[in-house]
Amino acid sequence: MQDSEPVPGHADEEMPQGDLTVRTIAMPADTNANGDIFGGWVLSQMDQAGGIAGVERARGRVVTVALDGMTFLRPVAVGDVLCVYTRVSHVGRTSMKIEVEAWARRFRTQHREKVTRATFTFVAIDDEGRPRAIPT
Ligand SMILES: CC(=O)SCCNC(=O)CCNC(=O)[C@H](O)C(C)(C)COP(=O)(O)OP(=O)(O)OC[C@H]1O[C@@H](n2cnc3c(N)ncnc32)[C@H](O)[C@@H]1OP(=O)(O)O
Repeated sequence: MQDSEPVPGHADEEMPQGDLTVRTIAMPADTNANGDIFGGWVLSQMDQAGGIAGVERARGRVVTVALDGMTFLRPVAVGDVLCVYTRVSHVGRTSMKIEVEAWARRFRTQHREKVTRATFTFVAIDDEGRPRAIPT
């Protein structure tokens, strides 16, 4: 364990919030000119994870309508395992807010760090793409 990693169970340890919804590995094809992973790739994984959580909650099709508070906290490197956690924080009539956190488990150290977070808004839609009420 590195010095910077919080002690498990200690009060100052930050833990992922929500359910682990997507887990994938960052590959060389996803890098930018700096050799880090593209922010767009991370965003795509987060959108997919939010979509999975949204479909489960809405029991059917959903679309992304908005994305707020996207913050890239740390870079992701090739070989890191990206773990995306989701939590439904609000359900409206046809829309819902889902808090999405992306954590990287570092390739060499297995150290886990939060790398990105955002609040996604998804709308439940019917077969014609029109908003539909989310079941209670
Ligand atoms: C362009 C892309 O490819 S983006 C990626 C994929 N996403 C898409 O394709 C979605 C494209 N957008 C759409 O199809 C439409 O805007 C829809 C279906 C999401 C919404 O249609 P609208 O006619 O705007 O629906 P409406 O005004 O009734 O709003 C529906 C719900 O969304 C919410 N909403 C609409 N726009 C926003 C927004 N910008 N931010 C947050 N919530 C919003 C409304 O508050 C409402 O929520 P509620 O029913 O819980 O109160």
